[in-house]
Amino acid sequence: MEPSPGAPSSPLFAIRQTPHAGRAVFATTFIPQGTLVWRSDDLTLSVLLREYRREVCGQCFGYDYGRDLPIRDQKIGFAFCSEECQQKWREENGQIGMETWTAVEKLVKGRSKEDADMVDSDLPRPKKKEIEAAWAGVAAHAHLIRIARQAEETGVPQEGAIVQVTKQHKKALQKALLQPISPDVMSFCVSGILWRYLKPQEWDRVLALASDSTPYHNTDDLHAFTRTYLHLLAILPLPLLPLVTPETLFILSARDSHNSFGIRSLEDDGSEFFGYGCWPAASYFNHSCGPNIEKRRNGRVWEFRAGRDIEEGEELCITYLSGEERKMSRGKRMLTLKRNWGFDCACERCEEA
Ligand SMILES: C[S@@+](CC[C@H](N)C(=O)[O-])C[C@H]1O[C@@H](n2cnc3c(N)ncnc32)[C@H](O)[C@@H]1O
Repeated sequence: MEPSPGAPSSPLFAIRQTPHAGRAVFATTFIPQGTLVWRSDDLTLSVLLREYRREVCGQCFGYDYGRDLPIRDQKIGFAFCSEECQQKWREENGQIGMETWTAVEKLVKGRSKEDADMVDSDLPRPKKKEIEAAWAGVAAHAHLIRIARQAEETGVPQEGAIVQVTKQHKKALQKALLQPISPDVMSFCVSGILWRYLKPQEWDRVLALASDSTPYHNTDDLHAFTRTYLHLLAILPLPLLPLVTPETLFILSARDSHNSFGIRSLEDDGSEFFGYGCWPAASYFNHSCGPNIEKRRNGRVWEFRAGRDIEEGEELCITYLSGEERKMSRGKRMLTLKRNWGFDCACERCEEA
């Protein structure tokens, strides 16, 4: 099999296609218990939920049992556990990142927020047609905002003076800003767009991931994304605008959906859910309800260790279930995996039951 861009590679394992569960990781040698099998330090986009922004470090995701962190950067809306982390964040995000998060913070601050709680919902997921219609429904509005913004750069809109910026364009921009804001959806989109801008050569790693064609949880979620699209067209720095497209935003959701890892507290069995992120190389491990690989986050890096001795040829699996979910009956585990990850679990433990 041709290696996918961003896939993990090691003398200990190989990636192979399976009949029913896409690609998977297989041991190419005996792996003793405790072996560090893989380290993923390839974080692409990440979201720290707004409610945790004062308590969780924007760089290393460090957490001190809910205490406010010592350094708060009000302008960009992140807090840091040390000057070193703050400095690293600045280096990684650059001037464009500072400007971007400052623009987001300015918009979000003091406005009523619309993000729904991250609860499991039984509402139907929008199908492809509904998704296409929702994006098509904001295209004309988006076009007007884009023209209004492009005029900022040169004083005249793109393509010379063919299109005059009128009140209609300016009104479209103002109207977008008045729409309800979904700060966590916005963080997700901004983080992905910035990353694509800063690391264009790594976009293929995201494209290579398994894709979910219906990634929105429900209709409200879908509309939060289309509204956010208009917000971002209205506020992001001009160099980012070519990347603010339905295509980029949809690809980010479609790849995030079945691949992102939760960023949870490291203590107390991960009971606090701070947000989530996408580490492409970590997304090739399939799930098992009786996993042989244990994963642990260490700052911004995921480490994968053999939880027991593993024979050559065995599939290396992690679990996608949280601490509590692992203890559930087979039926409940199956339902949870179907709802959150979209697959019928075919792992050994489920097949044997
Ligand atoms: C993070 S990806 C894992 C890598 C994926 N197989 C691929 O080809 O990119 C998660 C997806 O893999 C598949 N998968 C993972 N574990 C599975 C299992 N135990 N049974 C069936 N499908 C599984 C599902 O399609 C799931 O949404």
